[in-house]
Amino acid sequence: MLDQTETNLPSLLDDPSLLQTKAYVNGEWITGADGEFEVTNPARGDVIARVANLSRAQVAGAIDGAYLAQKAWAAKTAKERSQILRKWFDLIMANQKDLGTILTAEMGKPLTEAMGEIAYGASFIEFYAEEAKRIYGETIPGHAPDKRIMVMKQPIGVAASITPWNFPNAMITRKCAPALAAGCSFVGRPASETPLSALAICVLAERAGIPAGVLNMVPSASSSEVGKEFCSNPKVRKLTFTGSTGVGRILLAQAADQVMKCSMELGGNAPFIVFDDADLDAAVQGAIMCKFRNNGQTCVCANRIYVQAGVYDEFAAKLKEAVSKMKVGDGLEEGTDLGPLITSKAIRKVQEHLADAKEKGAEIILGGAEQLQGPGNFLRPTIVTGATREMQFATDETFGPLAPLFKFEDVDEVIELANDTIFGLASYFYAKDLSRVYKVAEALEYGIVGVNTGIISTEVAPFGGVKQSGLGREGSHHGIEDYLEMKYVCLSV
Ligand SMILES: NC(=O)c1ccc[n+]([C@@H]2O[C@H](COP(=O)([O-])OP(=O)(O)OC[C@H]3O[C@@H](n4cnc5c(N)ncnc54)[C@H](O)[C@@H]3O)[C@@H](O)[C@H]2O)c1
Ligand SMILES: O=C[C@H](O)CS(=O)(=O)O
Repeated sequence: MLDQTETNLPSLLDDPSLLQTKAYVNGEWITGADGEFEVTNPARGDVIARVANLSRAQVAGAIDGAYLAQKAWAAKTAKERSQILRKWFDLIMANQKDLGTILTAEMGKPLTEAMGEIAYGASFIEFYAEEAKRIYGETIPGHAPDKRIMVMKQPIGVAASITPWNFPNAMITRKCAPALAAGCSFVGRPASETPLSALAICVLAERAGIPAGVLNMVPSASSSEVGKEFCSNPKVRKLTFTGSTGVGRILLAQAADQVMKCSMELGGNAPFIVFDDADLDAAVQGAIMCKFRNNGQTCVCANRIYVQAGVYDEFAAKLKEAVSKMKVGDGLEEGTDLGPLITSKAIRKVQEHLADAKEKGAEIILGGAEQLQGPGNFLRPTIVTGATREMQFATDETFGPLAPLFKFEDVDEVIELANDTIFGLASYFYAKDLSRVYKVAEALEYGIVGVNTGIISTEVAPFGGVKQSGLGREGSHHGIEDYLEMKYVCLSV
């Protein structure tokens, strides 16, 4: 039974000053013109903070300040920007446990996962602190005897960011790190469910010496008003969004008026394929990591698990055995494997997908979608067999602890099934035959393919989707390009 006491978050922190509830704008901590909004702990349902609710006018003010601050920030040498970003990385890692505790309290993921996210998010700052010094231009042989051609790369200007609740630290640093490294300034609007993690890293950014106005965080209860300001304000030259494909479409349409450069990290529906020559034990562990990380609330979670007929029953039995040992509970409690879902709405979506599957013939071999007793948004992990393409989870992202097992006969059939979606973010398969590995990796229509692994997250690789899973890439040396403009200089000599 969960502890019924309320979450006393400041008492859990070594440095309670990291728990900020004001907005960070132009180097000042400000209150919201529209009052405050509540942040709740999804494991206990209690209010853990009341955060500044900024008005659209205040967001416009943050953009004005970012516009003014950007020029001086870009005028610093790459090494100066690099050193400040490195200091920020060091401060984040020195406060990893407190930042993880804040993240677990507002989002629910187990503390071990939250601390892992803090390290993952910080890795982007570490990586782009170095990339700042490697933004190279080029010279091109002239097209006439008196012509010399030079190509230079310059920061695009003010970058505006909107991010989701499921990775409240890393989805922001994956954007602001390359932006600041490139010499841009940044105005971020975190998800209203999880603003505390975003504000906490601003406390550390200030301590690291990031100048006023370069990094701004504008929490608000209303997301659409902030989005409209970001998309219509001519001082914003870059919009970077992570979230659902539906909201991505809205923002792309809104940004069209300004012909704004957009990065979109959107929804997914990842296939996880187990061939009959796979290492089944490795595939089971990979499926657990891929499906149940963050309790299934990641854009790259396995949404459909395809198992070749010859190993289907053995895989299902092994997976059921392993998942049955997973502990559901409060993320702040030792030994928790699966925390709460973010909201009751998220629970209902999982329940709808399960009910639809049962109605169409699926069989539950583990769990079920009844909510656990207690104040939190807790569901048991569930596995179903007999999944078919007619079921809702074959086309829609479940975003929860529901693992549907589909059976397939041959490689051509499973490639067609895997690619039959509007999404194209992550995909995974387990196989040993080298020819099969090459052909399947080439045939999958996804931005990311995990081969014999269920975890692909790293700052050194280009993360992003094709089709309606997004535009652009985050991470790797590619990730900084979206914050740069290329200028061609033609010199007559
Ligand atoms: N591709 C990726 O890297 C990635 C990473 C994490 C999550 N996601 C996707 O995000 C979704 C889950 O997150 P979510 O539920 O927060 O998504 P969401 O799209 O509902 O919300 C994302 C963010 O956009 C804001 N928002 C919502 N409507 C808006 C509007 N009209 N204008 C401006 N902002 C608006 C929200 O408040 C939130 O901050 C899933 O589809 C998941 O796949 C993708
Ligand atoms: O939910 C989406 C995240 O991008 C997942 S990952 O941690 O970056 O793989």
